[in-house]
Amino acid sequence: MRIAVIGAGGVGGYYGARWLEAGNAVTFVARGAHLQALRERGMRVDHPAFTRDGAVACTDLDGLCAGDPAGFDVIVLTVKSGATREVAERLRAWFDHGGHRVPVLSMQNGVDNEGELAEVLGPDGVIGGFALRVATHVEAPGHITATGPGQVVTGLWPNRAAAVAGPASTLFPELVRAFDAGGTPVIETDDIRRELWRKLVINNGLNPVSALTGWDAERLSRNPDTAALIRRLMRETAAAARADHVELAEADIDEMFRIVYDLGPIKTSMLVDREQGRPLELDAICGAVLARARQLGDDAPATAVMASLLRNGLWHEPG
Ligand SMILES: NC(=O)C1=CN([C@@H]2O[C@H](COP(=O)(O)OP(=O)(O)OC[C@H]3O[C@@H](n4cnc5c(N)ncnc54)[C@H](OP(=O)(O)O)[C@@H]3O)[C@@H](O)[C@H]2O)C=CC1
Ligand SMILES: CC(C)(CO)C(=O)C(=O)O
Repeated sequence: MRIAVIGAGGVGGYYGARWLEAGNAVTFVARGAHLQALRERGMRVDHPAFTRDGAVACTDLDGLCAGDPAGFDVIVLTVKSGATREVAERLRAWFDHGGHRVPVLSMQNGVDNEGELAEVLGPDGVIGGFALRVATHVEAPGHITATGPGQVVTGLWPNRAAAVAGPASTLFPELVRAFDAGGTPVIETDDIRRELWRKLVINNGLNPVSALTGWDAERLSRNPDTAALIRRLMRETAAAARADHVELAEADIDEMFRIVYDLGPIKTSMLVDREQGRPLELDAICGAVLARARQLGDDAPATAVMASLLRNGLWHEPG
């Protein structure tokens, strides 16, 4: 399969390297010092069960859009959620100019990326998805470290029953086969919108608390106070999901908490962003919950406090 990974950071770099190793043609789209390192030294990926170090095909977004979209079977989007719309607009212009539409798979956290992509690119061009049970980060330009089984959860947007037939639904079965054959465990779902909300239960529960405290998932899930806070944030997320007609029960909270408990001593992407001085995905994570709560006439007080502390930079600095 010919894959362009837009945003070859932690998630894009790790999964892209896996797909490359499995025999797919992968083009990594990056920028800045990371892109320069990829060009000069290639990409090194270190995972306990997988290592790859070598040259990769890479470019920036302008370089990608200067080529022919028909040269790709799928575009995998792994930029942070705040950049989704801007990238979608670039893709639409590229597809229009090239006279060819390429299906786009989102592998981001948050429940709004696929909807934004569908608005800009058309609902028949979008595949929903996210990375589960993986912690993967750019350690230094050109160098990615990852841990965890690294599953892909994916499905036609917004769910199999309501999906509009088109390029995405045509490609979907082949995409699942290619990922599976390439050693990336795939969980195929008929209701990706629901699964995205279940993932948001994890992210709104864990990520803000990790970014505020600097603690890893193991410490946070075993400390009774932070574990109780995470569960409370998870419940607020589950309540907010009703605005999108997604019903989540206490069993979902237990299952998502268990995933957090089993993550081990990993840093969340939000903690890494905070440590590296990058924007936090607050709109996509806490903001999505707060907006839905408002829509339902509810409040989500713990989420509101987390978002406010993080927006104001009130986190714990070690030392
Ligand atoms: N990291 C993890 O373990 C997990 C992350 N996720 C989710 O996956 C998504 C990706 O996260 P993650 O991999 O951590 O993010 P990263 O920040 O590591 O990677 C995103 C990359 O995209 C690059 N980028 C952004 N805009 C452009 C552009 N216009 N052109 C070229 N490159 C661009 C960024 O560059 P720059 O650094 O210059 O901004 C960065 O290298 C997020 O939604 C996250 O929540 C989900 C599960 C686990
Ligand atoms: C919680 C975690 C590690 C789960 O994969 C994640 O999604 C993130 O770091 O953003």
